[in-house]
Amino acid sequence: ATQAEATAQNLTQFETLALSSRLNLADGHARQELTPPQRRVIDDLPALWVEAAERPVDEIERAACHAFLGALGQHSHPFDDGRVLACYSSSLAMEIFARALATESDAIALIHPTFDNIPDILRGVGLRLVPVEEDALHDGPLPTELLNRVGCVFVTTPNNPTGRVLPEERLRGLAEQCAEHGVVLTLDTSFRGFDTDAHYDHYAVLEASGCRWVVIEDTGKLWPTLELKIGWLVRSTDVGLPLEKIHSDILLGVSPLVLLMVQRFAEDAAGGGLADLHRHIADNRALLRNNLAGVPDISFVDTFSRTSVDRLHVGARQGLDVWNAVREHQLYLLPCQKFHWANPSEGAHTLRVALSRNPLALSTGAQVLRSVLLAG
Ligand SMILES: N=C(N)NC[C@@H](O)CC(=O)C(=O)O
Repeated sequence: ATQAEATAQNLTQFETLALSSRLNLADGHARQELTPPQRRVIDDLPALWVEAAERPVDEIERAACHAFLGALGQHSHPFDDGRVLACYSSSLAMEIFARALATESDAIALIHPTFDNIPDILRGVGLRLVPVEEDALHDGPLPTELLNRVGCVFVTTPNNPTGRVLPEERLRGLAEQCAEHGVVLTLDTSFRGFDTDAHYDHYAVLEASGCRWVVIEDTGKLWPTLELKIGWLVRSTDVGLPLEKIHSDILLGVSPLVLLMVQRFAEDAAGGGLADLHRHIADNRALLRNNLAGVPDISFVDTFSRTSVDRLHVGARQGLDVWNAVREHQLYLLPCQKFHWANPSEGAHTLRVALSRNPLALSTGAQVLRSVLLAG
């Protein structure tokens, strides 16, 4: 192992290595060009600053939340019940949730594989993790004995890196099981903006089930806003966790300027911008796959994924060998071992490629990848 891969302790540290490279296809953050309507929002920032300073912050926060969730098909939300907390990022929302859960439970069932900052945050507050294979989650009810030994079931949907979406019927079944066992059901929906299969009313399903629930929404994956983003921490009436107290331990509030920017991006998304983004991601997915056509002993694992990442299986090759070889050309991908947080070797032959990029950067990267893969 080279020095870098030996020292990278998690996926985000692999992504940090890529941050200053011209061919960064590692992180799932949005790095494509602003569209013309988005550029107009950025041009309006000085005026948004004045508006943010003058208007009541609760009004700004509600409008941003309503616009963002509405753009994703989440037309009902409990903002007016005071059950939506705004955070600087979805990972902060997750940290607050984890600390709150740890006050009443010592074990959590977590989808496997998934992005490793989730298990790392949960372990960080002392929770014991029980992996639930993504297939098992989609196939049918969870084993009763599992639900009897955890305080929460945590599902990333659409999942990262697989792109798999928990369909409405499965969410309903899972929520009803959690209600039956008094188990909290928590969703990380950071990638839901990319897949219209995830644009059904999750909160209505959760509310109807009667389960205790928490949802972590993220504005940060969709648009190139230079890490200006909001993580929304949403909860059921009876979740019974000290979310507000811990949220207030950490922050008073988020920037109304960022909220206004999110609202404007969300309104553009609802007005056609999201459909344009979906086309951009689909075009980039096709660009990547076409650039690698004919390369022996590779495959794209998640045939139906619509999220802003694509997973490449490199056959008998070691993923880390490919990662090192392309890095010689300043190209960065994400080796998948650490998504498989309970069994890293499952990810030894896969790499994740980011698609929220300019087409030119993606095709340049894909051609470098092609030459490395063909070199054997
Ligand atoms: N708090 C962390 N570690 N943030 C990185 C995360 O946003 C990257 C990500 O989710 C992805 O690349 O898929």
